[in-house]
Amino acid sequence: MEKGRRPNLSPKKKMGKKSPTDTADPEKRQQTIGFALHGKDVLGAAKTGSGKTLSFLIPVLELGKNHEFSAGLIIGGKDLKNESEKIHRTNIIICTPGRLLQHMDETAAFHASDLHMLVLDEADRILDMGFADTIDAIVENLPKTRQTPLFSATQTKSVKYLKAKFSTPATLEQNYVCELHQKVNMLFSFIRSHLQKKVIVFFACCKEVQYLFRVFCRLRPGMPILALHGKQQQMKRVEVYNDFIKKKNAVLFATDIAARGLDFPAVNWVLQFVCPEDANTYIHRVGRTARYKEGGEALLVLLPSEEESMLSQLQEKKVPINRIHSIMHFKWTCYE
Ligand SMILES: Nc1ncnc2c1ncn2[C@@H]1O[C@H](COP(=O)(O)OP(=O)(O)OP(=O)(O)O)[C@@H](O)[C@H]1O
Repeated sequence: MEKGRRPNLSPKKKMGKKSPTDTADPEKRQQTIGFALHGKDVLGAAKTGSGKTLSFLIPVLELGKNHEFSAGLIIGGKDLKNESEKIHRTNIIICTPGRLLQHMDETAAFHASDLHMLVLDEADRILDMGFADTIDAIVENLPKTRQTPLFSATQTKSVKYLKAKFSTPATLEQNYVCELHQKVNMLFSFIRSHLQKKVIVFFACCKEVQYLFRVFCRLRPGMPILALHGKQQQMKRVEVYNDFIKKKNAVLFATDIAARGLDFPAVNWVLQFVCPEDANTYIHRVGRTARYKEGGEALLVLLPSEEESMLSQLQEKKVPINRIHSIMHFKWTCYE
């Protein structure tokens, strides 16, 4: 955490100089909130589901309460034109990196001179996307009095000081299986044997989600199936999200749009039907379960050709994962 007076934030060059705050620790979280309330820039990083949202929400609410500021949520899937008309008048912006960058590129009116607070959730994505220099340039042009809390669940070069023993919650049981054939059959039998559970299944792309959603609805596995992907409008996504959290038992087929930042309470299982892009994506996907001290289980399905590379990446990130040699280990009922 930078203790100086509102330093210019430069994700690539400056943030790593001092140890960022591990917001998983309640004491540290209190400290984070305290620093943010005093107008300091904060870089917070903690495991998925540990409660980072509160760390930036309290300072935002305090700032909004004491000054009649306007606040805006800038996220993908919403009407870009409508956002563009309002963004230059917004004093507090809470955003995801992708959408912020889109406004920087496409919204001529985005001058940010009235900006008092910029909250960037999932900050590590900025660096992943290779936009550190762009963000540097923008931050340098923001009003000097602005404040910028950044929060992330994965450790990048800029948050390498975090000394977590593992990068996933201790209450999460993680396994993987290598399966080349019969993947769809395996998924069907998995669902059939977890009818009393809440499950999220991650797929590679929108088309795969749409296709398998239609197939599985026809197969009628015996529990509600929902689908969440980037081809849906924001309103539809919110509807699916609310529907899923209301249901006691259900399976949600999703793309990585559901992998980060979304808080789905009481999810028992995360099944990755396809190998994630990298270890960070893996960590965010499994982070949809075992949230805030609850338990959860994760199963990753790999192709034999993916095993070596994925495992070494997970090992590097200190993800404790075991191989299951046979899916029968889970005593699933096979419906073939
Ligand atoms: N002090 C607390 N006591 C009980 N529950 C809490 C507390 N703080 C946060 N939670 C709950 O924990 C869950 C996870 O919190 P939150 O969504 O802020 O996590 P996060 O760290 O932002 O996760 P992610 O990295 O996945 O975005 C939420 O349901 C939240 O209500």
